[in-house]
Amino acid sequence: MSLGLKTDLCVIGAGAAGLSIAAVAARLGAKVVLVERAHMGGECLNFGCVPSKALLAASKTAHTVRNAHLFGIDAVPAVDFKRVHAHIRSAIDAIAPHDSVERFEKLGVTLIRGDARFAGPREIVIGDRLIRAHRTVIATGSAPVVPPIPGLDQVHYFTNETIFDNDVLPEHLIILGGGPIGVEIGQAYRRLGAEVTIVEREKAMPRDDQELARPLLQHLVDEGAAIREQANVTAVAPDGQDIRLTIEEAGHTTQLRGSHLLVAAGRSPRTTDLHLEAAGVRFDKNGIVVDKHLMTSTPGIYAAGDVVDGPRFTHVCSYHAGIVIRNALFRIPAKIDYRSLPWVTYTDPELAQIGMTEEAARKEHGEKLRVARIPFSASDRAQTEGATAGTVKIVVHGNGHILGASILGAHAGELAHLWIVAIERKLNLRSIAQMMAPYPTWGELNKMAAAEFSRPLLAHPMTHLLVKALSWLP
Ligand SMILES: Cc1cc2nc3c(=O)[nH]c(=O)nc-3n(C[C@H](O)[C@H](O)[C@H](O)COP(=O)(O)OP(=O)(O)OC[C@H]3O[C@@H](n4cnc5c(N)ncnc54)[C@H](O)[C@@H]3O)c2cc1C
Ligand SMILES: NC(=O)c1ccc[n+]([C@@H]2O[C@H](COP(=O)([O-])OP(=O)(O)OC[C@H]3O[C@@H](n4cnc5c(N)ncnc54)[C@H](O)[C@@H]3O)[C@@H](O)[C@H]2O)c1
Repeated sequence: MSLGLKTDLCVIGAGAAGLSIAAVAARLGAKVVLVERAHMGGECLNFGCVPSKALLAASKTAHTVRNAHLFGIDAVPAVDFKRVHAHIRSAIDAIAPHDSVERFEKLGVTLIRGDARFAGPREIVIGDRLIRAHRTVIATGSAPVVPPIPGLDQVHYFTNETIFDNDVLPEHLIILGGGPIGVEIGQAYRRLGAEVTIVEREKAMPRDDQELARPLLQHLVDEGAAIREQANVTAVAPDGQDIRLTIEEAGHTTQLRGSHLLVAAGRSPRTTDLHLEAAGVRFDKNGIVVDKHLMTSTPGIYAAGDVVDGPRFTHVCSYHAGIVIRNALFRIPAKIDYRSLPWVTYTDPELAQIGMTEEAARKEHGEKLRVARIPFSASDRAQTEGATAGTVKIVVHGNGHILGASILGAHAGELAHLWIVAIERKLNLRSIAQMMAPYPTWGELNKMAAAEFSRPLLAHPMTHLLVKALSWLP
């Protein structure tokens, strides 16, 4: 083993979480070692957000062309899947320099390629190198779960780690799992011309507000995708060139044949190769156990990103990075607070959730809730663009605190921003209802939704009486 390299901070994993932490720490003047065994940029850049959003953009274009007749323009899309794949690659290549070895070395980070494992609470081993770190951050991410279904190992299947390398349009793509991966990729492949069946063991999009998730799923069905829920796959087998699934649904057994299979059945944290026991770091099947400061059971060792039990998103990785930096470098006891946690599923229409769903709010606050909804059809902008599908739904505590917003519709992810600030900064509904919103923008929907709460007061007989009384004044 080569002589120990001493460092202020050792970050294991160069994905969204690890890169954010390493970059900020290096800029702040800390001596940083970053260890990565595979791809710089991790999942988001290579097998996650970036390729999936590029794929969705291509599929939205095909859909727009297909529906151009609605705007008085006739056109027929001709999808060249190899070029769709090239577009995905070019999006990755355009962003890659930001996550590259060169950029991080320029920032002053010492990059080590290889598998990191703990040899003690402050010792990390990579091959024959030993790192002695004052502080360590575990940011090793998560891997796709492959369910133990008999026969699955006998067929070729994709996961998110391989599907974006595919440059052939499948005849029939079966997707195991109706979470955000299944639904985003399902809509994209359907719009690009594949037959698509999503097979979900329980209910699809379970974490989202079902009042809005259901119309989204119906939208996919209207576009020709099949979604089978409460469907238990009991066996998988090759069938000539195809793949055959045996499915049990409501006591019936059926067979489903497809040309390709994508497994999108959840994630498992990458904890196994790290020798966490050597450092005394506790973990379970959901991830590394951390406190509110993202500190593990061993002082000085933090964990961030997907490897931690909890929401798994790139923006959560950046948020974790801020918490770790403040705790590990500045000794400021910053704590995790997910009250305004947002997430967006980038289907068309998009589905955004900010803070609590109505169901979660009812569990916590009982019946002391007020809920307002505004349909996208109320927006003049939505009418001009022919994008009237969707709803903005706001959930407020009886005391006026905004608890959550659920948005289904065009640009839902952009509309979400206002509600994140509103929940975080405890803005009141009046400040949103009374803002001067430019006309005609999508953002007016937020103002309209906030104004919905004052409707009963405006329509109240006492208000009418007051207006009458005031009109008698000189
Ligand atoms: C298809 C798909 C679409 C997604 N879309 C979105 C989206 O639109 N928006 C969003 O917010 N999130 C999205 N996500 C989730 C997002 O990709 C993840 O939350 C995020 O990438 C996790 O980052 P991370 O840094 O925690 O882990 P990773 O990016 O997985 O990085 C961990 C790194 O650690 C390395 N590593 C692991 N073990 C070791 C070791 N022992 N030694 C050295 N290196 C090691 C790995 O090689 C990896 O590079 C999507 C995910 C998928 C799969
Ligand atoms: N737009 C986004 O932000 C975005 C997009 C994609 C993924 N992601 C992130 O990536 C993570 C992984 O996404 P995901 O969709 O794989 O996971 P998920 O855990 O959200 O959903 C997996 C789904 O698969 C189902 N499932 C599990 N085993 C099954 C089986 N044997 N047969 C049929 N269905 C089965 C589950 O019931 C669940 O509904 C998510 O946690 C999410 O945070 C985010």
